Amino acid sequence: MSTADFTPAAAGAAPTAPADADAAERARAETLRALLNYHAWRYYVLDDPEIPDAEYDRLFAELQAIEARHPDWVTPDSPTQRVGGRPLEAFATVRHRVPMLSIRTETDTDAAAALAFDARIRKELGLGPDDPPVTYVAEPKFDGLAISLRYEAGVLVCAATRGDGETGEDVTHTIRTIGQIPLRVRGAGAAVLQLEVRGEVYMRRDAFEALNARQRAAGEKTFVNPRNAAAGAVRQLDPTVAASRPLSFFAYGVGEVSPPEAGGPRWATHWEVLQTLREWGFPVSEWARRCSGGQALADYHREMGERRDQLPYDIDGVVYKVDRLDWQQRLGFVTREPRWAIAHKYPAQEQLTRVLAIEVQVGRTGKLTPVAKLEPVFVGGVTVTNATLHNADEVARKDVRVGDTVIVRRAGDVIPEVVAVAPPLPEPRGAPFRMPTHCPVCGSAVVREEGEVDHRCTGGLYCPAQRKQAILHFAQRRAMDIEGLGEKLVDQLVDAGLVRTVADLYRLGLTALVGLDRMAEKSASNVLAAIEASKTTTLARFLFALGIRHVGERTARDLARHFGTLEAIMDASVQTLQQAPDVGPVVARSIATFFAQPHNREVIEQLRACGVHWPQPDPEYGAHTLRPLAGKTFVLTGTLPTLTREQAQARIEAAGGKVSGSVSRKTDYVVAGEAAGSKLDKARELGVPVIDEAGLLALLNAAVSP
Ligand SMILES: NC(=O)c1ccc[n+]([C@@H]2O[C@H](COP(=O)([O-])OP(=O)(O)OC[C@H]3O[C@@H](n4cnc5c(N)ncnc54)[C@H](O)[C@@H]3O)[C@@H](O)[C@H]2O)c1
Ligand SMILES: [Zn+2]
Repeated sequence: MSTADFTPAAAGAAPTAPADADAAERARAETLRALLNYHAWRYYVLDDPEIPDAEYDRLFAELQAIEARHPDWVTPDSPTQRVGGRPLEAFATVRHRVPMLSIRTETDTDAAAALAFDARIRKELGLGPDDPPVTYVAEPKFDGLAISLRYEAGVLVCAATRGDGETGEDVTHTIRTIGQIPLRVRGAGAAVLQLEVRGEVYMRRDAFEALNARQRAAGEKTFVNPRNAAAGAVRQLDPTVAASRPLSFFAYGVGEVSPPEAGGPRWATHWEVLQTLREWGFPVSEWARRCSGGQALADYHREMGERRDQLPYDIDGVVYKVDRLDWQQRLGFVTREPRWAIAHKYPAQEQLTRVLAIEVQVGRTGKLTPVAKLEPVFVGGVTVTNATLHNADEVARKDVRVGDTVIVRRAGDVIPEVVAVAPPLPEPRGAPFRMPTHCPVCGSAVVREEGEVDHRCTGGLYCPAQRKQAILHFAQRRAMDIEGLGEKLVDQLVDAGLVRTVADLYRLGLTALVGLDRMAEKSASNVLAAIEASKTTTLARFLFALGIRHVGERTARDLARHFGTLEAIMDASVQTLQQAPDVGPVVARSIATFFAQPHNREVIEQLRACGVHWPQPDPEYGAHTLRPLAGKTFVLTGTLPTLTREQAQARIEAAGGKVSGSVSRKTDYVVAGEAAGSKLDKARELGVPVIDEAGLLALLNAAVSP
């Protein structure tokens, strides 16, 4: 999609008569300045951009092109003449003793840009064809925010954002929370009286994903990308917020530094600067390289491009810098950028595109994920047509609708994501998204449990989307215990269409198995024997094997003991199910919903028809009424008035309970005596019931008189 589709100005621009062309172009330049200033404000001041960088860069390039044709039109407030944004008033300001500039950006991602840069540098330095190649330092261009760290006599005294390049914001309080930034310079660096270190604060991709997952779980707004999350964290007035968002740092240069006469270092090249910074305890990228000539820069650009997805942080390009500092000085600066450096970009990781539809995918565990079907868009180096919307709440929060223009992000190996709707909104808008009430794959009921963000399909035994997972769970040792039926074989069986539900396992024959790739007759008959043997099982194992959500091994055993037969469980109401030990409303509802799905019942019937059986009623049926503490976990703390610790433990265990050494949410009771310690505090904190010896004895006595 082109800029013209997106910018509000597009409607009024582009008259056709050539006489008007100049006026129209002038008007366009003005519109672009207004737009760019608006977006720069959202980006630099609010840390909340509305459009992807690539879109901003396109607008910027368009303005630059017009200004290049008409240099007399350039205004001092043009975004092409300025760096960054004005500092926020909430912060104290810091005047940079050496300005913090931008870097000229080469958006053309092919190798020619590196060669052209080298050619320009050679020309500007007056080098001829016979002069040796120029040495450069090539570095990743970290996608974070620039920070200047000021050290006096080796101690961090001030940290500032770039701001407008001349004046930045004092963010010392948040920068101090970043563990990678030394509060004191190491070694010889400590002797340098004045030292300004320039570098990039960024958020690693995994930290960013974790932060957004936390935000989503808490029902809060997610961040568009790691850069914005990092910038937002640094520009917080409250340092605890920054501390809760793990940030990292790379040093890539220096500002004001004491001269050698005043104890400062004697540097001849940028490479030496980086090595020294590393020795002084600053994190310096391991990917910085010394390159000789333009071709080496082009090679570096390609190699880092191949590595980009594997790096744990976002880079949006690489930076080439002339290595010799005296040459850097000779080359000097233009308005907002040094002449001796250039940023050579990579394909953007965020782009605009349109939502064609919102579909719902069912994962292998039954989780429903809304997925946006997109107008194909090239983002992060690949063409993307699908992007996740995570869950229903997330769609509602971002208010993504069919027909909207959205920002799509694809970075690293993370699946592409719709991060935000981009203005302007279409008129009229599509209908708000609604999660389906039935699984789009198998038609079973869809539920969303209390306190959960995800919707799930309840047709676990039958749903084609959950097949492989269901079979693997069914076959595992603690369930039906079918040896040899591992992931590979399950993949093969399902992919070959031999097994659709777990019941099909009992219909497999030797010929079918031997027909599979790399399946010898011997192992085939072993698997068949294991399947045959699994037919004789217990109700508890069978229940667990069904893969009902929240029904683990222990709950399955409790259910078997309490109800005795499968029929009794299948027909029990949500109310009745809760009479079993440890079955609360959530578990009960999950069980009842599972058995209410006709497809699940069909599969169970087929399993029994194939000969899967167990003793009826369960041999332990009713046992728990004699052992009233069955399934209960106790923690003992302090000294009890009459029972010793060992006695108390023995009596609890005799009644079927368990004694554990530490308090958790799973603890049912804490028995507290004299001088109870931290376990008691923990119990109160978690809301675990606390009883004394008398209370324990009352529970134990219930054992004799059920
Ligand atoms: N989406 C929006 O609305 C919006 C608005 C304004 C700006 N932007 C984006 O901001 C960027 C332009 O901003 P800019 O002028 O700050 O330039 P820039 O961020 O592209 O380049 C300069 C910066 O690069 C950083 N950098 C990273 N690694 C470096 C290294 N190894 N050596 C030196 N510097 C390194 C420094 O922080 C430096 O300040 C563009 O990507 C633009 O798309 C986006
Ligand atoms: Zn389903």
